[in-house]
Amino acid sequence: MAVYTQLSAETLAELVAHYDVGELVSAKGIAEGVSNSNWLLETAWRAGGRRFILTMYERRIAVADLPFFLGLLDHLSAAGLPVPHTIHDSAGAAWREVQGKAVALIEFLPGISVDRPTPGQAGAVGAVLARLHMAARDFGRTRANDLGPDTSARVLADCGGAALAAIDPSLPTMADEAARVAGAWPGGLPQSVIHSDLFPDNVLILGDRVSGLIDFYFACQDAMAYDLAVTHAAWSFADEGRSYRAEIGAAMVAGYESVRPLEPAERAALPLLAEAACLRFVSSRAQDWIETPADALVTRKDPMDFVRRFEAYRAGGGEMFA
Ligand SMILES: Nc1ncnc2c1ncn2[C@@H]1O[C@H](COP(=O)(O)OP(=O)(O)O)[C@@H](O)[C@H]1O
Ligand SMILES: N[C@@H](CCOP(=O)(O)O)C(=O)O
Repeated sequence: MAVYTQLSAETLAELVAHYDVGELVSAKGIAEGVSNSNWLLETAWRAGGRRFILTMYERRIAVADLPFFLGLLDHLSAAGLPVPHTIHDSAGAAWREVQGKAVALIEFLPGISVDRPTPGQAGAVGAVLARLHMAARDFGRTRANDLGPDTSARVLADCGGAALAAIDPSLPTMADEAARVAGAWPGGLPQSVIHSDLFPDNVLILGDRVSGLIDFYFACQDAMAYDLAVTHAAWSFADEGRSYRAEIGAAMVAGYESVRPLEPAERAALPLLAEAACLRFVSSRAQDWIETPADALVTRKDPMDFVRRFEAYRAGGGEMFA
């Protein structure tokens, strides 16, 4: 679960009073997610109610990056993407401080996160990802990717072979693979601001329609094809990375290209970018696994899910994107 900080009803009501959204009626901690604390808030508004998401930034997010993250939500929402816009307080601020931590109120979007996507849903996700890339090109702010291939290699090396082997005996070899992939990283691919973590739990869907894209807190400037590779790796496998769902991968790439056709260099790079994408999640999951106490109130994610995906891309190469 992900509510790391307890906020009393009084604290929440006092916070909400700084926004022109009506009085707080209810607040529920949201179990999903691992990085931040999230609450679903309901306020009294005219004859009905309104729902919002309150996020408290807890881990891996620098407050100095909030203008980028929250500004990006507003930019994409204004461009017509299904992205929650931020609610500013009565003084115009996009975030406030509560108990020494930054919090923001954002629009609640409907929809559910799917566990086993259909090709129609994968195609819709590919298309909306391409729209995101196009719309983000004139965002006007930038943020470097601090979780790129060099970081994956460094994080795995820092974990150390013994700690990695304690998770799984095959995990230490990933440090060498990450160094190889970092060394082969292709320069010059077209860039935009990318989401870089568009997993099924960060997409809200109604039928075959994407109703929400959330959790932009890893967004950064990087190759658009890398973002497609991340999304491909996150969506196109079942059984904890053991089986590749070719129809999902194909529908996603086709959906993406229905909006933004890939350049030949991007298409050629996809297998390596997908390996890099897998190693990015192997490294952060391994680091979390080692650093998170076993009794913490958060479910650790298994790095091996992405080792298996990595091996599939390594063995399959371009065929995975045929
Ligand atoms: N704008 C939103 N509309 C609806 N639900 C949301 C919204 N933002 C977050 N959520 C819910 O909160 C959960 C956790 O949010 P997320 O941003 O993914 O947290 P974390 O950064 O901790 O992973 C999501 O899985 C979703 O259920
Ligand atoms: N998608 C990442 C975890 C990032 O956490 P999030 O809850 O902020 O999406 C993974 O699966 O390892």
